[in-house]
Amino acid sequence: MTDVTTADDAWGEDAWAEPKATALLILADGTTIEGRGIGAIGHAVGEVCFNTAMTGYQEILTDPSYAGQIITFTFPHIGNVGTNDEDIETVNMASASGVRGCVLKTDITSPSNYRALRGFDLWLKARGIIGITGVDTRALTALIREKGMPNAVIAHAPDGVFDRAALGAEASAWPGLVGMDLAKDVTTGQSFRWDETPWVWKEGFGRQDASTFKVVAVDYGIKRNILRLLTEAGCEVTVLPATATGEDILAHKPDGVFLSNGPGDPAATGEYAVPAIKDVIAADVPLFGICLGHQMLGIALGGDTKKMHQGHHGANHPVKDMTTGKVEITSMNHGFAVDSASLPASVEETHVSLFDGSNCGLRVKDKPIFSVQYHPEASPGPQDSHYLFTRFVNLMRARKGEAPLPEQG
Ligand SMILES: NC(=O)CC[C@H](N)C(=O)O
Repeated sequence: MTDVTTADDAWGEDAWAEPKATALLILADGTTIEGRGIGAIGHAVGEVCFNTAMTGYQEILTDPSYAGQIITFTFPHIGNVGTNDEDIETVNMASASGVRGCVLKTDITSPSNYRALRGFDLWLKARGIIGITGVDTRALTALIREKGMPNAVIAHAPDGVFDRAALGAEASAWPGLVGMDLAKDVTTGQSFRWDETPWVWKEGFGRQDASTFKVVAVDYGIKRNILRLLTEAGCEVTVLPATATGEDILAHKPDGVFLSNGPGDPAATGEYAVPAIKDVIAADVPLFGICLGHQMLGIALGGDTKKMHQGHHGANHPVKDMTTGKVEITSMNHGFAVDSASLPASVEETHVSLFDGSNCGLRVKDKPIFSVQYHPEASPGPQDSHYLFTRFVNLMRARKGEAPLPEQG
């Protein structure tokens, strides 16, 4: 006789069985990765990219630009500071979160942060985001670097019962992001005014009390912090839906127009956005674009965009300012890029990625028009990139004969 407790006594009859996978990531080529499910229950399809940021998972997972994508975080400890109600980038609360799912290395620990209101798992559930933990995210990232961003299904079933063949078929049948317009799914349903200013330690967000320039921001999937920085820079911001025509935009008699970031293929979204952007260019109104807005501005100016191999997603991307020779460390989230060779002679390439030489910024010679591929509102050294908002304001000041403000950074 032995006094060792049997498996049945302690844990039930399955005690010695292999732990059952409660989540799967099935790539379009059939590769199946098993793990533990967190967040929403069900399955979703999208393109898998990797994000190298070490902080800001809440902002990343609420960035509407991630619609149609599943994010693999290369940083292993995601969820450990919980979630709050402030670090949210989605403006349109009616649309589902852009991102389709997240892939993590380690299990979520209990939230450890004074700002945390709820745990990451519950937050993911509430936003309908499916997650899988216990994945060798280094291996998955290496695979993406080698083969490009795969389409995949992410699935979570607490009982571990999956129809693997059906999920695999869905992953391989998904057409992919090329040709996909997703801005219409995440954009605001109606126009609205924005007057919130950036978050300040111990005070929270503020309200704008005075503004100098009327700006129309076209929402292709805009982020709150972009709007806050426009407000802080003195813009009276009116947000319009992605489908706004040139006439809709110009009816506001704006001093400047901002073209936002957003999900999907710029060429597909550009089918309706580019004619509007061309109207704004023709009206000679100062223009500033970020990311998807930058890409569609590139198309409106006569250039082309192309799909990238692995894209740029993270908070540590070196970008060279070709005018000053300075390198900025930037936040990035894009899988398409402007093809610099396609830009006409009237357009100058102002910024270039030091990772792969891809285009990261442009300006039109002798016109108040510029845009960047990266996210200055989310870049790690804020002062390094916020000067772009001052640059936009300076274009509008020049129109009124006012001297330019000093650009920081
Ligand atoms: N953040 C963005 O605006 C992304 C733009 C575009 N959807 C891309 O993937 O390149």
